[in-house]
Amino acid sequence: MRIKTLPDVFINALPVLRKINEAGFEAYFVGGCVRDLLLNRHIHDVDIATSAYPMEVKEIFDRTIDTGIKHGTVTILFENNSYEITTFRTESGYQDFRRPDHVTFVQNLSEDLKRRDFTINALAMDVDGNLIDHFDGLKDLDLKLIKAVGKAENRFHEDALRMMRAVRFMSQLQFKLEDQTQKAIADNHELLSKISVERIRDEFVKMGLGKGSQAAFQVFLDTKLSEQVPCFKGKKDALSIFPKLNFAPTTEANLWALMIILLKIPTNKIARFMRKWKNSNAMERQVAEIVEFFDLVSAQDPTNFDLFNSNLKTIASTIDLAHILGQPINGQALIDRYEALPIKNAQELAIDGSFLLKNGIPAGPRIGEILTDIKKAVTEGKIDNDEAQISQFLLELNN
Ligand SMILES: Nc1ccn([C@@H]2O[C@H](COP(=O)(O)OP(=O)(O)OP(=O)(O)O)[C@@H](O)[C@H]2O)c(=O)n1
Repeated sequence: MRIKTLPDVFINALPVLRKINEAGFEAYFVGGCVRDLLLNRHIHDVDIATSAYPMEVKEIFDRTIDTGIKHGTVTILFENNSYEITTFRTESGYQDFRRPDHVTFVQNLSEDLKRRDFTINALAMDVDGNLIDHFDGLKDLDLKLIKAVGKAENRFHEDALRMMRAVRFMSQLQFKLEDQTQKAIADNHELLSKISVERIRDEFVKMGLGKGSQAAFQVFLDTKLSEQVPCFKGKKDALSIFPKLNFAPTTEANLWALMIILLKIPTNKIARFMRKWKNSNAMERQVAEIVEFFDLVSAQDPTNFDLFNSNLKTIASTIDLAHILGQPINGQALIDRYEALPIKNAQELAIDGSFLLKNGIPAGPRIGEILTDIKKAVTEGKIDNDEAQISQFLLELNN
């Protein structure tokens, strides 16, 4: 099969392939970019595989970066773009289930494609748009199937992260998992414990946010991959709600908040949960805020002061979560009320701490308490946000 019209991201890279060809070597587009081209998905970058050794690639191009010479990868800079060019290779060893002990360069594209994870990721395309499909990747694209190249168990022994990649691709592409591949994941799920939490987390988030997240999450539970990730062990029942939900979360923070709500993690354990998953401090704070506001809104109608203490992003997340969990809240009313607040943060208050000091309040914790009372009175509409009314409020407070 030959692709006649290529998107710009490929066209821009064609001179790179030609240069390698002219130097007497083979060069192909490989992996995810060919898959995404055939699926009409957005392509962020193209990967190139070649029969040239890294040193030979460096001789062909003027500007190069030694990205991973040992593993065969050289980055080249060409007309304002950068490309990763990797020598055809096979890998062997994998004592640790994640990194090959040896990389062996091979002269043959077919050998290179053989060590790739899934048939749909083992496609290549030459400079003329001809597709190279040694493992029926095109058929599986048609069947919407994630299927390991060769014996699935071997692929997962080489890199256990591929088991998470399988459910991630299921979700992102809305594909099914081929039976033998699923069985191999179920049989080998324990190998996932060899993989760093950060790498598992990145795949988990992509799975949770993909269009087919519900079906993928079900397989994530059924194969027991979920037993090998932080804080999910023994929690299949609580997590089984996710595949039954009618909607999926729309942001990473909402995904984590949803997990915390489903797992009924108490407020004082949220930080621990987020850290076990190696999330950033910023993500941890954002998620804690969302869960706290969601709990509040689930229990009662928030006051204007509650809305003031929150922010639009958190309110939007709470509305998303309520929608996902089928909780009836009037989201638009909450947003309207937030938009109508006379002040949205402390800086917008007509006075500050120094005003209170000038008005005879001694320095100390009382300043903060009075400021809170003033913000409450302003946001709840008891007084206007101006100095005169705040001064009057202060007088009444002190009597
Ligand atoms: N554990 C892995 C990771 C990658 N690959 C191969 O390397 C290619 C590029 O990998 P990567 O950039 O991580 O993923 P993509 O498949 O390109 O998908 P995405 O860009 O959506 O992450 C894959 O298509 C696949 O052929 C693999 O066999 N095993």
